[in-house]
Amino acid sequence: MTITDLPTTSFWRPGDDPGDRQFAALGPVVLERGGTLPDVTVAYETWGTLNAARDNAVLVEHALTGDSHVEGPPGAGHPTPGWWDGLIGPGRPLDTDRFFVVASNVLGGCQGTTGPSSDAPDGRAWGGRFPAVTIRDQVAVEALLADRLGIRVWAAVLGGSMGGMRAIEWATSHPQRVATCIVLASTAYATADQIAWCQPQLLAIRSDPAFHDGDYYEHGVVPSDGLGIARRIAHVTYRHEGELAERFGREAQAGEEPLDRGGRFAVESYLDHHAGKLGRRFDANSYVVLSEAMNSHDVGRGRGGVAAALAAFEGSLVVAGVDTDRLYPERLSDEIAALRPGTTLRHITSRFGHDGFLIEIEQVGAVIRDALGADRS
Ligand SMILES: CC(=O)SCCNC(=O)CCNC(=O)[C@H](O)C(C)(C)COP(=O)(O)OP(=O)(O)OC[C@H]1O[C@@H](n2cnc3c(N)ncnc32)[C@H](O)[C@@H]1OP(=O)(O)O
Ligand SMILES: N[C@@H](CCO)C(=O)O
Repeated sequence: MTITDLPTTSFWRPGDDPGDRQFAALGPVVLERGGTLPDVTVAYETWGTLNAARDNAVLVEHALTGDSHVEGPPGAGHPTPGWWDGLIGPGRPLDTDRFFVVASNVLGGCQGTTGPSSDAPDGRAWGGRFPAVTIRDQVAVEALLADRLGIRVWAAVLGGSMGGMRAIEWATSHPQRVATCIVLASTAYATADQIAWCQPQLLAIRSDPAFHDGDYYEHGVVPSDGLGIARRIAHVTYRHEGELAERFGREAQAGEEPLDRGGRFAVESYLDHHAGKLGRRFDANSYVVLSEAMNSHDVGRGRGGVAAALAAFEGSLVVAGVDTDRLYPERLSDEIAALRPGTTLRHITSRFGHDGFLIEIEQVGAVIRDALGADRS
């Protein structure tokens, strides 16, 4: 196995250029699994204008390694371009002539919101002491942010993958506060398969000698080998077998030694590339905390099951799976639709698998446009 030589991770830290981020200090948050985070800060970005009635706000929820930068170029404070570039703006599916769009970095993340790399009250980074958080905790924090912004009801809450988990949790735990909920390439609960794929990823991170039980910040070396292995495993699950066969086949990586002299398969080089990219922009502790939050996800847990949990939601629910998604197969979207009468079921066609929800912008845009309907103002 080739482990690339990864440079030090450069996730966002207070004092760095905030870019387009704003910050809300939301105070203490009591967590579902016990304990309290004494001082939660949320980083968020907005597009458009909140109207006088405060009823035109849309919340966009990012996936595992996303952040608040949904739309816009890379640059000050942002290591990547917007992860859904093309969806927000005048005349676009999230039309800023109509909507006030909000996106926040999730609780436990590493792009400005309180997470393991944030300082604990003793002035040291939380590191391995950061408490377990659940998708429900993350949504509870987003509800505090909505309160702070004066948004009582979201015109829409939408997201894909882990973002879809938070979107459907919003409809479940705050049914009166969501008019339209759009859940893309996601699920009402983490499946055995998703939890299973997660396990070797977290073992890889925790087995990295640089991990130090999560207290690595002060050592000056981050567990990027472990994080890189986790990303390689995950990335394969995000793509489709047919796509990989078509793109890479059994080819050797161009410009390298032949395979029989130590060269890499092109597909290995591709995975190494994605491992290196994530290692440069993401915190391994956040990867662990957020993965475990995803494993906690089950909107029906303690609420009498999924159907009972969703029964109080009277808004519009739209679910869309990607036809080639092997990690969040379409049957999970079908299941939500079967359990919640009145759900609109859409399909996204893609050769890319799960990542289709990030790549098939036109189809995602059409789902959003249809869900949000025409401007009736
Ligand atoms: C929802 C969120 O918030 S997640 C935040 C954004 N998501 C991510 O960053 C996740 C990681 N990335 C991805 O999952 C995908 O790249 C996506 C979904 C963003 C885009 O997918 P695609 O457009 O199909 O890109 P693809 O997976 O082919 O990757 C392209 C990269 O691989 C590189 N690449 C392609 N083939 C090879 C190869 N043989 N060897 C090395 N690198 C390769 C390309 O040069 C390109 O590099 P760059 O991204 O640094 O420019
Ligand atoms: N590529 C996505 C996949 C998870 O849905 C991410 O990194 O967040």
